[in-house]
Amino acid sequence: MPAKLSVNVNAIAMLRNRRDLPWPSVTGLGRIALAAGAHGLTVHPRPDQRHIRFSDVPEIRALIDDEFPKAEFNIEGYPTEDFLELVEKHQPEQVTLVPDDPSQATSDHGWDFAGQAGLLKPVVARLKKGGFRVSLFSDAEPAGMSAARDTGADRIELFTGPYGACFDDKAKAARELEKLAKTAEAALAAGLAVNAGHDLVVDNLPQLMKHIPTLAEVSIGHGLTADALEHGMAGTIRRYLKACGW
Ligand SMILES: CC(=O)[C@@H](O)[C@H](O)COP(=O)(O)O
Ligand SMILES: NCC(=O)COP(=O)(O)O
Repeated sequence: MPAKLSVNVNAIAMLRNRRDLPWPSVTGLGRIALAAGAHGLTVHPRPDQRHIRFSDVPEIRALIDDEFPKAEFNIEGYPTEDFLELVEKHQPEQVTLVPDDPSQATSDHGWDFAGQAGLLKPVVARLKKGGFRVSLFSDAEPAGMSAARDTGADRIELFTGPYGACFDDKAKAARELEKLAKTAEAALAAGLAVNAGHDLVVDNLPQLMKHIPTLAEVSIGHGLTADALEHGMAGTIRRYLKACGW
């Protein structure tokens, strides 16, 4: 089965937040995405709420529960107490932990699984006890996968930013794909399923799928939202599903 497509609505929220007005509607566009066949929605709340606001989270939960009960809600973020309480309150199907500093413009690296085991292990245990699937944001480093597994997580999410940045350099993109594929292989061998995300677009998805046919899920926001300005959200979802192999 091809990788499932989870639509990250952060960029839609950012556009909305330019004014004190309720459009573009995060849940409205989420509804169009799910109706067009996307498998889930992702949000990445940050402490300053510059993209998704904490108040968006219950609305997205209700959209999925009421209208798309087979879809999944994925909440990504740094595991502060506020973040953990947010996920415990709104019960996403998946929690993706990302080592972001609050001042970061966007996510730009994965966890140091061995070095940050002391932070990750109790958090993962708490989330697993709460019944959540837990995924950990990961650089393309195969050697880190046994330490990733030892945290107790279910999945890793491969950070594909460096691959996405190679849109004009095929040789460099091939080297990044090789590293991502080796990391996915090591993760699977360690018993972890593999997601991927960051700067994925229609043009770079087919090669990613070819190199990592075992990917469980991709979460895509920035490029997909840009595409939706041109093609409309429903048309964009059809383009992205096709690029994933559906
Ligand atoms: C972990 C990851 O790669 C995404 O969640 C990304 O951080 C999107 O967040 P922003 O839309 O806030 O950049
Ligand atoms: N986990 C990655 C994600 O949700 C979206 O990242 P991007 O497509 O906005 O770069």
